[in-house]
Order: sequence, then C-alpha cells, then structure tokens
Amino acid sequence: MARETVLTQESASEDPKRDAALRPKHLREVIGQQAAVQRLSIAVNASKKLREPLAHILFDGPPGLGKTTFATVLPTELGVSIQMTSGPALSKPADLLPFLTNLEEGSILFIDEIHRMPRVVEEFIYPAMEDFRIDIVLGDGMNARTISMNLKRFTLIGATTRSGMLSSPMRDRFRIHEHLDFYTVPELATIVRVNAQKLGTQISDEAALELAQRSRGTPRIANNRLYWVRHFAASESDGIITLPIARAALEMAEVDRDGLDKQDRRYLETLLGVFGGGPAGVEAIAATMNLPADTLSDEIEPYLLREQFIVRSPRGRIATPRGFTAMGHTPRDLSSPETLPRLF
Ligand SMILES: Nc1ncnc2c1ncn2[C@@H]1O[C@H](COP(=O)(O)OP(=O)(O)OP(=O)(O)O)[C@@H](O)[C@H]1O
Repeated sequence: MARETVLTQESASEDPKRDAALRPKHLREVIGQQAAVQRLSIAVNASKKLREPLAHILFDGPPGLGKTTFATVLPTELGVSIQMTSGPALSKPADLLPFLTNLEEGSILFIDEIHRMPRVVEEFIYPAMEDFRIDIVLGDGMNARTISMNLKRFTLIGATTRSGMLSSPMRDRFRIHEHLDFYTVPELATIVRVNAQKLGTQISDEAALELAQRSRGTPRIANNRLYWVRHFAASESDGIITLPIARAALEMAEVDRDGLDKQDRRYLETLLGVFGGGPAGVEAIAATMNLPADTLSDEIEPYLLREQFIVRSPRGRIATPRGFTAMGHTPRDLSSPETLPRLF
C-alpha cells in the first residue's frame, strides 16, 4: 500500500505477501460483510450470463476491512485478469496508459486510494469508464490535436478510505458502491480460526475469541495479532495457542482488554491530558502527537468513534465517559452547567 501518511503500526500491512497468503480466494470464503457478498454474487452471475463486464465498483471504509480482498476475489470469480495500481502512483494521465492499453476484454483495473488521484487523471478516466474510450492530446498550442482510442471493455474497481474526498462526477460513475464496516467479534473469531488453520497452527476457541475481541473490529489487525501470538506460542510454549498464551502475548504487545493499542491510548492520553477531554480539533491533536491529521481521521478515530470512546462535535473531538474510564480518569460531570456550554 503506497501511502505517504504515517500509518499506525497495526493497521498497516506489515508484509503484503503475508496478507496475500491469508486472503480469501473466492466470494464464498469471505467472512462477514454478507450483504455486500450477496450483492456482488448477483453482479458476478449477471456479468457471466449477459457476457457483459462487471459494473464499475467503489469500495470504501477504514483500512484493513477487506477492500483489496474483494477486489482480488472478483476477477477469480469471473475468470479474468486484474491489474493493480494506486491513486498516488498516477500523477498524470500518461501514468494510466500502460494499464489501459494492457486491458483484456472484461478484465479488472483496481485503483487503491482512488481519492488521491489528481483531478486531471480523474477527468482522463471518465470516457474510459463511460464509453471504453480515451482522448489523447498530441502536440500543444496551435498544433495540438486530439485522437480518440478505443479500449477493451473493462471494470474499474476503486478503493478509498475517504469517499467524501472523491469528486461527485467520479463517484457517480461507479454503478456499485459498497461500504465496508467493522466486523463483529464472532466474525473476527472465525477469521482468526480459519487463518490459524491456513498457517498450520492450533488455536483454542477461547483464544480465537480473545484475539477477536482485541482486534479493533479489523481483519488485518486480527491477522497481525495472530502472527504475533503464534510466534509467542512457538517461542514460549509448545506452539499451541491457548487462552493463557494469547493473553500473555497480547499483554506483552501492550494491547489492552478493549483492543486499544499504543497509538489509540496515546490519542486518548493527548485528548484527556493536553486538552482536558476536549473539544479539540483533529489538527491540534495531530500536531501534539506529531502525526498527520489524515492518520488520525482515517485510522485511529473510526474505531474510537464507533466504540464511543470519543464523539465528534462542531467544536472538535470530545472524550466520552467510556474514554475517560478506559484511561483510568474520572469522567466529567456532563450534567454540570459549567461543562455543557464548554463542550458544545
Ligand atoms: N471478509 C474477510 N474474510 C476473511 N478475511 C478477510 C476479510 N477481509 C479481510 N480479510 C483479511 O484481512 C487482510 C487485510 O484485508 P485487505 O488487505 O483486503 O484490507 P483493505 O481494506 O484492502 O485494506 P487497505 O485499505 O489498507 O488496503 C486480508 O489479507 C485477509 O486475510
């Protein structure tokens, strides 16, 4: 994943090859996200029966929830090839040309972080998405002329952590939008068990559940925790992941009972310790933590918001009573007439 922002340790893929090894290969192997799986199965069947390319698809959601997984499963289902690139790698229209000219009939072009593609590239891709055609300008000034080139019919799959940053003409050109949300604990426990089996490691059901509870609702984090606990079990015991082994390994990795990791706790400590629990703007929190604001809003905050450790207000982020107690602080008295006007 070519990101320029600093990724939090656990949401970043530590090893892309490792991610690929654990990735489901078929839609039926995808765990959770069942509504999306059903809709995509219908789109795949229709595409096969009608002999039409799959409609362009946009996946959005926080990192590590399976956007790349879905993008790589679909070509397998359709029996077509896939080319992969990312928004930051496409700085000018010419960067897209090799991908567009290599397309095969019905094949897939996957653009990760599509919101980071410059507007000029976006505009270049519109006719490709609509009419399978691109307009290339040759020469400049008085001598400039445009030639049109037909392309093979293809499917564009875009992935973004920030669908709000896509221009609406771009968003509207995707006929299927799938928003991926955090996974439930039982879904993550199944992912942990399936992946432990793929790695040839024995894990008890209770240990799989413990890992799931401490994985911030995110399969990629569950995988990272599984790798760590597996190494811990091999080094400190007989290689079998039992509940005590899982707990000891997670304690050592400083992952707490709520699944919060070092970076989450640093965020909450900053909000509580420096800003008195808020409200504080994301830019101010980011500057204090010495991290890009994008990292906070894309990777740290979605889980803290969903689990109600923090809330967003028009004046900035505010720690909830749960956020205060998770960090060992006494919650503020929200009914106090002095606190309320300060908060909202
Ligand atoms: N629905 C799922 N079922 C089973 N495993 C999954 C699922 N979603 C993700 N995973 C596991 O999590 C790993 C990370 O997922 P993936 O790389 O697809 O996330 P992503 O949303 O594309 O992240 P990013 O946006 O950071 O690239 C995969 O290698 C796979 O092992």
